[in-house]
Amino acid sequence: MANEQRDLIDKLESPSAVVHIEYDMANPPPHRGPSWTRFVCISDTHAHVFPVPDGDVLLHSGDITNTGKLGDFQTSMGWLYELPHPTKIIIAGNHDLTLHRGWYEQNYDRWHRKKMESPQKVEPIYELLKGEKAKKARLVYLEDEEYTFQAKEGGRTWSVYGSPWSPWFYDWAFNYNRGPEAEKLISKFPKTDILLTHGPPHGILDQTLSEDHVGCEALAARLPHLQPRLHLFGHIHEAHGAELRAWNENASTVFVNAANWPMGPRCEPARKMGQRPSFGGPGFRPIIVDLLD
Ligand SMILES: Nc1nc2c(ncn2[C@@H]2O[C@H](COP(=O)(O)O)[C@@H](O)[C@H]2O)c(=O)[nH]1
Ligand SMILES: [Mn+2]
Ligand SMILES: [Mn+2]
Repeated sequence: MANEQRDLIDKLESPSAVVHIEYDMANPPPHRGPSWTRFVCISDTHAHVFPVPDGDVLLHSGDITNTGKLGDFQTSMGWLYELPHPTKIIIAGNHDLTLHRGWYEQNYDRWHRKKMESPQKVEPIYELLKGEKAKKARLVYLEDEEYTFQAKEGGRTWSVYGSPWSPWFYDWAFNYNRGPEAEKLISKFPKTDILLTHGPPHGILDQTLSEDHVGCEALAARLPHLQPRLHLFGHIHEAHGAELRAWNENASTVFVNAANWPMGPRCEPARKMGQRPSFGGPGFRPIIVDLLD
């Protein structure tokens, strides 16, 4: 089905999950109460900052910056520090070049050599992601690692695994080859409540404007084993949206592509109103996922 003909769904609901895709930013849907946890999902912010509704947990699925420069990280992290969410969990994406250590030192001059530019110093970037300010802002950066947290005092413990990798596309950072390399990497993903990856699995919210499904086959093949309650990703900006899939009577996954970018079918309302689609503007909302504890 052509992207522009795809039905745009505003809300998805099951007994244990409610997903809000389109809503009034000035008046977001009310929190469902103490037995629910609200996850606010964003991705591919590329150094843009915009209003984000409150919630228990903020999740960011990578492409925080354009090319991983300190200035972009300062803008993005300053914005994330100030957001009110009690827990904030972020990963990198293929644009966050400096975070792919070893690879960046070998490849930086493809992006950062104009005007005799030298490679970016990575220590101040890691300080922004993992230092005192990040800790004080209750922000956790995950790179191929698991983290557990209590979203609310006395509440249940949630587990999350975050991985910045996506299939090879023009040799950006954190790129793997499809096939055995992808399978090896993804076989290490543990079973967790929440999975954060930069790229989508094949066949789910992974369609480009030319209608190709470009998500990762190895990730799609592992999902029936992982069965996370929530799988957040981005990367394919034009496939922004959410889907609910049931594995059996007792298990289902909310899939969210939270990429924010002014293109794709969700921009049409803004275009029809004669407005230029923009981050946080008409047609763009962080996606809210309410999960029953
Ligand atoms: N055909 C493919 N297109 C891809 C792939 N990965 C990304 N893309 C396209 O680029 C934009 C932006 O991605 P970014 O990482 O540069 O921010 C994305 O929305 C797609 O249109 C791919 O593997 N195959
Ligand atoms: Mn992106
Ligand atoms: Mn990307």
